[in-house]
Amino acid sequence: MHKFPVLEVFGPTIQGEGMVVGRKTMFVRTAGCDYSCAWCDSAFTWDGSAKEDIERLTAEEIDARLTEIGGNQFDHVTISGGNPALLKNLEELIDRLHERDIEVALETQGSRWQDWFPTIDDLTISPKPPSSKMKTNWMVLDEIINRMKEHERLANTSLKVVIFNDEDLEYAEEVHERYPDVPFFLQVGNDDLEENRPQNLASHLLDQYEWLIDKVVASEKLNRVRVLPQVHALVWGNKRGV
Ligand SMILES: C[S@@+](CC[C@H](N)C(=O)[O-])C[C@H]1O[C@@H](n2cnc3c(N)ncnc32)[C@H](O)[C@@H]1O
Ligand SMILES: Nc1nc2[nH]cc(C(=O)O)c2c(=O)[nH]1
Ligand code: SF4
Ligand SMILES: [Mg+2]
Repeated sequence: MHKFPVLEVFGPTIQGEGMVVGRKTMFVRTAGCDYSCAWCDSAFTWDGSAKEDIERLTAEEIDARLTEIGGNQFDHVTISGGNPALLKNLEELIDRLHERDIEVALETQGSRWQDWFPTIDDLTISPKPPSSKMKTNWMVLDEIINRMKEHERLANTSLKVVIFNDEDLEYAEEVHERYPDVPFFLQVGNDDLEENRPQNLASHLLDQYEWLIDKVVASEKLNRVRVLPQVHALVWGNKRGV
């Protein structure tokens, strides 16, 4: 049995973002990322600040932890990070959850392919716009989308681009034009990761949401799309483990 670097197991809560927003789910957050986005809201997974909290757990141990925390109150698990697509043997966890009739979602940025991607029930690929300071490897992203299409898994796949400014919006248009068959989501960027009063953050993020809606409404290239805030940020602010 392989061991996986795990930073958090929490829930049940709701999926606050994207293609299955509102879905009751548990979260498993893995450590380590091949990116270092300027505005990462989970930088503790890769910046060394939480390295003492990383546990190395087998699929069996993660499954046991999920049941310990979530009891019988869940049938859906979201794996996020960091970048869980760095983990080659993650099918050990995915298969085990599927055997228990638990659906599995996964969040990744589209920088790495893994052969277990087609087994994921809700695969969110979130390529990074210019404000992140990261550069998209279009060859890798093309390959991921093509392979999901070959496996007839596009209905289980979505693209989600976080938007902070007009340049990011142009990037989103480019992504949507390149992969028109893939369900497409635009997400409000949270640019205030220090705010610890949920009410203040919610009010700011709703203003940002209105700005983003106005921009998307005015665009001729963004028609078959959905625009969403991070619902968990509206409800709980920058709190961890929700
Ligand atoms: C923390 S990442 C982990 C998964 C993977 N590394 C990725 O980026 O897709 C989960 C999601 O949160 C989004 N995200 C990160 N920081 C954010 C922020 N400040 N505001 C809005 N969304 C953010 C990412 O774009 C991604 O869609
Ligand atoms: N409720 C909730 N929804 C989420 N959707 C994506 C998350 C993530 O950090 O990957 C996340 C998270 O951390 N909490
Ligand atoms: S890819 Fe995801 S986890 Fe990695 S730095 Fe960017 S937002 Fe954070
Ligand atoms: Mg998050």
